[in-house]
Amino acid sequence: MVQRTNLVEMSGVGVRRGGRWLVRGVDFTISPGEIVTLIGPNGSGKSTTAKTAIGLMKADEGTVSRKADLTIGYVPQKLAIDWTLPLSVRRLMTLTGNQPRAEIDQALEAVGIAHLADAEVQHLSGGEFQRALMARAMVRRPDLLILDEPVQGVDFSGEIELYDLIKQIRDRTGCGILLISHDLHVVMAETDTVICLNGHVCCRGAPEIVAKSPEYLQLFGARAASTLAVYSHHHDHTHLPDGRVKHADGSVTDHCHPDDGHHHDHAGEHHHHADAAPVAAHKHEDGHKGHHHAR
Ligand SMILES: Nc1ncnc2c1ncn2[C@@H]1O[C@H](COP(=O)(O)OP(=O)(O)OP(=O)(O)O)[C@@H](O)[C@H]1O
Repeated sequence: MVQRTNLVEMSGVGVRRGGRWLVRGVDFTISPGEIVTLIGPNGSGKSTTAKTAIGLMKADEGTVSRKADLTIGYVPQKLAIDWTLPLSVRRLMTLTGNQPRAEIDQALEAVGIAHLADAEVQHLSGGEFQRALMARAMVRRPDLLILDEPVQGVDFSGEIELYDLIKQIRDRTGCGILLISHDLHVVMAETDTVICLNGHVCCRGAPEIVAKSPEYLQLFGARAASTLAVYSHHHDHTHLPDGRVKHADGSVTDHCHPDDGHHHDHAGEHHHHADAAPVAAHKHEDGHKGHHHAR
């Protein structure tokens, strides 16, 4: 196999703030086209690790190297926006740089919300808002896309749609993706490498390896054994954000076909790929997580 240049390499990285180590001994790499998911309890250093990887935070020990001219698209967990002022999606896209209109339209199209270009950000659903943030990151044509808790404020079916979109972005652009998961127990199936943090790297590997690792089980207790699920699904049609349905042959209709196979718009169900390692069934306890735009 051809060795590809890593986008980011972290070796023995430690970050110390306010007299304590937030993370220590973090080693990992992200290569083009790779999907890396960081999981770990609250405060375990996921955001710190991601920010250090892209240079938003400085490491106090160890080394971080990035490919020369690395372009990064960052979808933060929170966005400092004055929610009392009206702000259109198109305007949101230009807050951090003046992109040509055609590029903005193209990016919105790519994430399935072209029809919302002039909508007010305040009125978007959680899933639409995440898509707008993704489009905003994608206009930079990043080599590396960082998504900090991309499915927060999104209900279950929206989560699957977003994971699908993330996979499409990876497949289409070949960018590397660093995903921070809010959910300890679920990672998207296309994840190549899961890194489980708890102030240090507790365990790592392909999702099905991590699910079985003694360190993961120890960190998350016996319950974890039955709950690390890998999102995956066979589907022959996709529900577009505007309510229409796109079929495997590329056609778009207003509704599902009666003989359509698998839907993935049923809240509360996980679907497993026949050929993916079926780690365990996992039921979401909070099918709808509500809408938490950062305010
Ligand atoms: N600049 C800073 N100075 C001091 N402490 C910080 C700083 N940034 C983060 N921390 C602390 O470091 C720890 C790790 O934070 P971090 O945001 O990386 O965790 P996380 O795993 O992303 O958490 P969550 O799941 O809650 O988002 C937390 O205890 C946080 O309060």
